[in-house]
Amino acid sequence: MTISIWRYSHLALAISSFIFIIIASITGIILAFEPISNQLQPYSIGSSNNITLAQTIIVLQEHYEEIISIEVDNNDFVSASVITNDGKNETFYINPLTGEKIGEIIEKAPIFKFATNLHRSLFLKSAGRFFVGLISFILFLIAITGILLIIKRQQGIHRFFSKIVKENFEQYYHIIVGRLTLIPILIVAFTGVYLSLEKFSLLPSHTAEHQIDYENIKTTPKKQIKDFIIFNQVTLKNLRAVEFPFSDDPEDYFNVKLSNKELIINQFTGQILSTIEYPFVKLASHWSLILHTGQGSILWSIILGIVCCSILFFIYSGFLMTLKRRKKSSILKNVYSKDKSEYIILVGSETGNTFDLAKIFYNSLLDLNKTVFISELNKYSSYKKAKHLIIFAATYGKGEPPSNAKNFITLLKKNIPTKEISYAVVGFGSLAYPDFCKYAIDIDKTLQSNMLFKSILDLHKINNQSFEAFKNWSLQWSKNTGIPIQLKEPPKKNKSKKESSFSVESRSLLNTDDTFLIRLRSENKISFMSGDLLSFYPENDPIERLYSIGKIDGDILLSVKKHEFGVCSTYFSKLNKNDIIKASIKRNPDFNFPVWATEVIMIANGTGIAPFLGMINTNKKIKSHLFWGGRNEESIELYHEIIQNSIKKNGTAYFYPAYSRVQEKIYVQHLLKRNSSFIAKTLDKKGAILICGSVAMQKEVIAIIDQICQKINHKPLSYYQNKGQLKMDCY
Ligand SMILES: Cc1cc2nc3c(=O)[nH]c(=O)nc-3n(C[C@H](O)[C@H](O)[C@H](O)COP(=O)(O)O)c2cc1C
Repeated sequence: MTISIWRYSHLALAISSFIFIIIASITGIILAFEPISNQLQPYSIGSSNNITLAQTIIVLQEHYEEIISIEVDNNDFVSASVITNDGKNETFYINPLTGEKIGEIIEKAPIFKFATNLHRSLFLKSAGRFFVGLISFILFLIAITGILLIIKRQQGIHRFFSKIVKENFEQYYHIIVGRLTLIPILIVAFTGVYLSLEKFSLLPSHTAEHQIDYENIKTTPKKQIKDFIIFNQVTLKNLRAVEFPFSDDPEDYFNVKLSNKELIINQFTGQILSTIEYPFVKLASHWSLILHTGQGSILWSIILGIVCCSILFFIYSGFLMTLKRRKKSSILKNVYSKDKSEYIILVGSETGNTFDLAKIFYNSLLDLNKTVFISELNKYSSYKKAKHLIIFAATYGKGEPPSNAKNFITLLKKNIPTKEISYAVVGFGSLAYPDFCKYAIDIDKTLQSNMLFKSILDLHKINNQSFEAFKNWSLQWSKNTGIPIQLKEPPKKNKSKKESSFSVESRSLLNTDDTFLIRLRSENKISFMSGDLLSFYPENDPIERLYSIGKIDGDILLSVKKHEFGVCSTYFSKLNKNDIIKASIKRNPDFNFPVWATEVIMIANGTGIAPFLGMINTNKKIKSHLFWGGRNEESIELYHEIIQNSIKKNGTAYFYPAYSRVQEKIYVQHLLKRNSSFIAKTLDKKGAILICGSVAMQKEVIAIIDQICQKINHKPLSYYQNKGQLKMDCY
């Protein structure tokens, strides 16, 4: 069963009912205030709910001529209907301890009357009530399909509450809020259905009637109310209502309704004449009403109000996600037909981002007057003139294909080409998942197994839709095919945050590796942590540059490598003290210091050291081991002072350098191998590993750590990654 079946069901259910769900949610928010405003009235019996029924009747009899009935409502307010000493019939709230009147019965406010009618029946009486019941059922199904989607997405029920990979605001909070409000939503939807079923008498009936032997009702020994055993046993906590006998006839009796049963009591002797225990259906009706309306509990009413607000948010974020997805996948308008094209681009994408890059590549080929056809992987068929097949494939679920690609490998095996086709596969994925670009790997293997498909470029994996990485791939493709492709930059993304001013505190000279340190101070008060990112756009350049931040004494420390044609690194390398730059901070909570860890291992190469410099400088409690790879001893000079100061100041940091351009070449992964048992032990006792630096280093390091984990701990690295013990920020 793929994720898409549940997604389509979830979406179809939401589309079919969203207008009514919006009405129910808005009226639900209004109605959540009713029990709250009621509870704020001073009529609740609160802690005096242990008073017995006998006590209350006695005090009432002292004050009034006659008592007709007593009722305890869902708000725990006690009301009595009485004949007063001047012969008037009145109903009001009483103090059950003294019998005194404490207030008039609360009239439902017009706004609550209006909202109740709309919420219950849309002002359409029975038909409306039926419809509202149906909508509750649909809401229930939406919640269930939502749960299944989260389980699928999180790769198992055991990871239901694990960290969510953030793709964008609406997706992230749709899931976060969904997980938090899941249980109350299920309760609201289920009780809504239950109340509707009850209204339409669709639940098993409970028409048990009292069987009273009227012939043998005794009138002696006559007892006072204060001596009725049952009235001394029943407390107001369990009481719902008491109806008093109309007359002195022996056939008239007390009818006592408790929370779980109904009793008929002889008015002279206090004997129980008949008992009916309520069946489950009736108890469930009572609890459905309480849980659906929040009567009697301010806390539950607040939760219900929040649930209604969250449902409105789901509708907003859900539709936003769908619209974005549709917009991205509806771009496939071809100029040439499939059989006239030499270049075939096939895309596998779930949420549509891969289409953006595929479209840029497609347009670049069109600009070169190439005949090019673009489609989805599931639409693979025969292509008469095809010379090049270019596949862009994202990975979903546990290394699975996206929904528009799941038939591709089967189709590929059926539709064997008649002549040779050159191919290149680009995998889109995220290093946050253990099976990085797994589906693209599967496609590549399948193509390799067919002699007619000729690879012109190794499989290329792209993390988090990096445009830089995509550009690199296109350059290699150009080189191998001789087609001078020029990718157009994607439109500049809206800057998510307002830029702030930062003044340059210091900038070091370039070291032998063309690397330098720059220290920036915010002109305004901004909060950030080591591991967050500084976002910077050079002038007249639409591409955002991100630098990993080390926080040192409240300043931002960046380690930058100057590239010959690097616009941004060249600009930074020329900045002087007190120069001002405009940039913004991007929070990166997935890469901040893991304060929960027992011990932390940090692994970096080159400029990837920057966030770790900040972390070892600030952390005073948790032992931290920094493994760093550079070229030679001169490479470390830039960082030497900060590292030594941190070691001296905090006593928690340890530093392990590896130099790759000295006689005995050592890479950071070799250091890790030498410390195998320490690494295995750290992971096993809930330590964390943080990696920052180049993707090439990351690949080697992960392979070594995985081997260590398998060999010593007999578990794959993904086991610890799933528990959030592995954090990476590589580029
Ligand atoms: C539920 C879910 C599961 C994912 N599973 C993987 C995975 O197993 N391996 C991987 O490399 N990327 C995985 N990703 C990341 C996506 O492949 C990545 O975000 C990709 O850029 C999305 O492209 P698209 O927007 O075109 O679908 C997953 C993303 C989501 C939301």
